Amino acid sequence: MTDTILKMKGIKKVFPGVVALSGVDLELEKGQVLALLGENGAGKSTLMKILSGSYKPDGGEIFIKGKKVEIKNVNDAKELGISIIYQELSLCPNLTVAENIYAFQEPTRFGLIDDRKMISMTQALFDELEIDIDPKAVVKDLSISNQQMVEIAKALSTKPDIIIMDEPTSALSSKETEKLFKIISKYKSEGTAMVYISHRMEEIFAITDIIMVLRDGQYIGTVETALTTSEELIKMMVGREMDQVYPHKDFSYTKDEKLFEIKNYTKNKFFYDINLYVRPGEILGLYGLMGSGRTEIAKGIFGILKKDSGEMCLHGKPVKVNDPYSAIENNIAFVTEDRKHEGLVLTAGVYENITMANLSSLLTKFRLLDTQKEINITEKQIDDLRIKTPSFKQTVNKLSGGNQQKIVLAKWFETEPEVLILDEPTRGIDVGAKYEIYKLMIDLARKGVGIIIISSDLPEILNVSDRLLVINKKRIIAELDPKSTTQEEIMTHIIGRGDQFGQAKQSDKE
Ligand SMILES: Nc1ncnc2c1ncn2[C@@H]1O[C@H](COP(=O)(O)OP(=O)(O)OP(=O)(O)O)[C@@H](O)[C@H]1O
Repeated sequence: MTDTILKMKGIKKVFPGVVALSGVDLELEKGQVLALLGENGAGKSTLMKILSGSYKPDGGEIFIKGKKVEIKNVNDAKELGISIIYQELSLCPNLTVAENIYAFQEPTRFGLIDDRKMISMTQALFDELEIDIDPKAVVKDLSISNQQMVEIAKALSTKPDIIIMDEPTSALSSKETEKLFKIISKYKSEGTAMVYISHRMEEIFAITDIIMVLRDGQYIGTVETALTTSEELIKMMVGREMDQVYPHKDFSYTKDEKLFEIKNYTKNKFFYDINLYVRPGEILGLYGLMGSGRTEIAKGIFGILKKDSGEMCLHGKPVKVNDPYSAIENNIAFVTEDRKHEGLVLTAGVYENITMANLSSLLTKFRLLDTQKEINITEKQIDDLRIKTPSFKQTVNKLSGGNQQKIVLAKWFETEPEVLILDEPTRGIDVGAKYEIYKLMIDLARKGVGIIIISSDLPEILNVSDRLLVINKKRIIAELDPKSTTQEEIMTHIIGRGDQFGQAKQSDKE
């Protein structure tokens, strides 16, 4: 007897202009964790949306425990023991945590929702999962990472046989990620099967048993996690040898002067006494855990958060940036972490999104829009960033998550800023495209742009930055040389001895 719990055979899905899946097979055993890997737009989410009843396939068969099933909607999937944790949060913000978890399975008493029972059930579930969140809290008052933990708990509350996780850690801190991994091993040992989608290789190596690779909607192969390497997986994903994950920056910053500087920047409760500078052509890394204040510092620089005190200088001259308009006027660009809400017009086309921040450069001398130029720019960016779209006109909401992110980056790269702040620029982006993004950063640096990159991906920040500042508890706690420091040293600053460090002054000379 086999322990196969799920078999998907020959699954097809076609969207206008795109074959998202062309006959894909997937097999999963009880207690097995399968990683679904592939470049942006490979078809991972579509395959899982079919399994969880959000999309109807155009062909193929699904078997659960050997029995052929038809999954017509989300409820069918639930009844078959399939639960999905979405990439985007799907909670009702105005309801409590307990109401969200048991929204469709509330315990009733005389036909009324039994609040007390719901709360005690939620508390019992949280105790089991070691989650420390108040079941009575209203969801909109929780941090994004706590909302994500509620989302995870909700998916587990039905005691499913199969759990699908689509980029579950993208909004989690490393502490919460660890908690999630503990939850995964607990459920795995109880026989629950899981499909795990992530672009983070280290996570895939840490928690999965087998890895299945998709490319352009096609099944490429399945390998055992313990027997493969990231090189082999990258080759399967991109269809070519990729000898490097990080391109080499073959020059150091162009001039030893300060292009941009903030002195004693403070915004009460958000960040304190921040001193930092960036040179022309320099890539400055800001590393900190979620909640450390790293994003708030970026928002402070860009004028989204108004500082209480402090000074900003460009080319050594004081400038006033009190809002994003004045930041843009001073050639400062900021690619936010929350790209979907702050960076895109989802119902507009790819070309409109890419050129929207730079329309004035597209005007002819008669003040008309130069459409050909607009198309050329868009096609170049589609090529450079390998954006997977059926055409430059496609509305952005029809593209995969990773491809939407590439469009926001393309939009800001086009504005030719002097100072570019990138907050988690490669989150949710596949290895091939990451490489292209690092290369574009280096190209901009070569032109003299000062780049500030915020990332919670330690290998990334160590490999791409010229200089590294560590943020903890809303302050800069250390300045390190990425070439000589280690991941362990950085974490020791944050976890081990962070408190005793206080604010380490940036040395003017390295
Ligand atoms: N609702 C839709 N309408 C039209 N096209 C779609 C729709 N959903 C997905 N697609 C297209 O189908 C293809 C597969 O997308 P999918 O979201 O499954 O990719 P993915 O592998 O999950 O990518 P990512 O890693 O970027 O999330 C992409 O080309 C995408 O643009």
